[in-house]
Parts: sequence; structure tokens; C-alpha cells
Amino acid sequence: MTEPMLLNGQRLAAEMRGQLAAQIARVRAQGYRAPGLAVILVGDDPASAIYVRNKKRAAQEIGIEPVDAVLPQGSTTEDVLRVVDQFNQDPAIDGILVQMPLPPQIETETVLARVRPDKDVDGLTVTNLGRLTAGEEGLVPCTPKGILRLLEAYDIALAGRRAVVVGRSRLVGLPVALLLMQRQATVTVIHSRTPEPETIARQADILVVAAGKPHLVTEDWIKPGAVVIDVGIHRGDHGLLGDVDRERVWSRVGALSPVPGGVGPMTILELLDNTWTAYRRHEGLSE
Ligand SMILES: Nc1nc2c(c(=O)[nH]1)N[C@@H](CN(C=O)c1ccc(C(=O)N[C@@H](CCC(=O)O)C(=O)O)cc1)CN2
Repeated sequence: MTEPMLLNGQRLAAEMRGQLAAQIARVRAQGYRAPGLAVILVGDDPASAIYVRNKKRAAQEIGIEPVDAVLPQGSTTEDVLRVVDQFNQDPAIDGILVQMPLPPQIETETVLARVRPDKDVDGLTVTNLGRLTAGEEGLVPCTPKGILRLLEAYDIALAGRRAVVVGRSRLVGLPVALLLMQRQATVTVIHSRTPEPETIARQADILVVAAGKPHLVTEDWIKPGAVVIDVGIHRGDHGLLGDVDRERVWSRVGALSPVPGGVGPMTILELLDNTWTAYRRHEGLSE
């Protein structure tokens, strides 16, 4: 078999960020304000702190003004809602994201429901997920949107092909299944209660793994030549691990998105892209 292809999200995201930076610089030169992104971090999860720092840095580098609110681990739902309300009302803020996961005492549903749908740059509100389900224009969740952009950039055909999604989360599994279906793929979603998941996964031309379990997927899950998208990210003693055991699947796959350097950078890119979209809508600029 020919050598598998590595789907390089790091490089694609860098290219796209350059294009966004140029577009933002153009409108700024015409006298428009800077796009504003509010990032809400609650608690002391170390991984979340890294992602938030990376998001703010990426925003700043392309000309989006990041503003953050950092709340302590013991915050209440009401505390978070107050911050969301402030950003909802602030005309300088185009996008609001609440970093997930939230501490267990906070009602995630209630917090997400408070974010104005036109500022929901994570695409996680019921309004935006409903629009996605109906095939209407809205703001699309970042990781799924990044996965589709990565597949498109590498000319990976979806229409008529069999896609299997491992995981059914609101952040990734559910919306990526919808997007793949909209691209005419035949989609199956499997999850923790699915019997014999390997047997179903082995039918996949495109396998998207968002299970949250390090090295869950091994060669037994892979149809020879399959395109495998690894969404997992886990901090092990020897660095970052994905949900896919890269060494064990490598001889069977046709293409693989690596961890790190695959889907992660695409997630941040799509957050910036959604903020740019929200900004243009707020400023009445053409899309
Ligand atoms: N509100 C949200 N919360 C969470 C989301 C999200 O999209 N919105 N997704 C994940 C975490 N996440 C973004 O928040 C995220 C994870 C990983 C990366 C990334 O760039 N990873 C790098 C490695 C970086 C490192 O850890 O050293 C890579 O894969 O190359 C970006 C964003 C859960 N929460």
C-alpha cells in the first residue's frame, strides 16, 4: 500500500489565519473597529487554561481584540450568567465563548442558553445547533467545522461514502455527524453503549473519533485505506496522545489527522473564523 497521508491541520490553520488577518486589516484600514472576542474561563482546569491562552493569542495575532473573564472554581451559575450578560450587552464584543468543561456545580445548559445566538462563536446554543440541523445559516461548532475544512483541503470525497463517528457529544460527535450527512455521506454514530463498535468502525471510509479515551482505536477498528480523524487529546507522561493509537493504525490507514497538529489547530482557526463572521454581520459587511 502507498504511504498514508498526514492531514496537517497546523499548516492549513496557519494559512487560513493569514487570510483572516489580511481581511481584518483591510476593514480596519477603511476605519472599522476591531472585532472583539470574549473568553470566559471558570475554574482551574490546567488544559482549559492552555486552550484559553492559545485562543487569546491566536485572536490577537490576526487583529481580533480578546477580552477575558476568569472566574474561580467555586463560582455559581448566577456568577457566570452575570458575566455572559455583560458581554451580551457590550457592542464591542462580537463573539462569546465559555470554555468547556465547566465545574460540576454549574448548569452548563443554563449558561449556554444565555449566550446571544449572534455572538455564539462556539455554535453550541440550541438556536445555532437547531439551525445546523435544519441546514440554515448560523454559527457552526468549531471542531466539526474544522474537520470538514481539513477534509475538503485534502480533496477527500464524502458524497456516497460511509462515515462512522465515534462519540455523540454536543461539541463534536453530534454536529460532525450532521455536517457529514449534509455532504451526502452515509453516517453512523457509535458511542459507549454500542455493542461491537470495532465491527461498525471497520466499515468506515471516513472514521471520526471523538470518544475522549486515549488510544481507544487500534488496527482492529480500521478498514484498509480509511481516512481517520483523531479528535482526542490527552496529556500522557510522554506527551500528547489522541483517541487513535497512531503506531498501531498507521500501516492500515489511507490518511490520518495527527495529535498534536491535526484537528486542534483547526478548532482555534474556526473560532476566529466564526468571530469574523459574527463581526461582519454586526457591522453589516458583506459575507
Ligand atoms: N468552549 C469550548 N470548549 C472546548 C472546546 C471548544 O471548541 N469550545 N474544545 C475542546 C478544547 N479546545 C478548545 O477549547 C482545544 C483543544 C486542543 C486544541 C489544540 O490546538 N491542540 C493542539 C495541542 C495544544 C496543546 O495542548 O499543547 C494540537 O492538537 O495540536 C485547541 C483547542 C474542549 N473544550
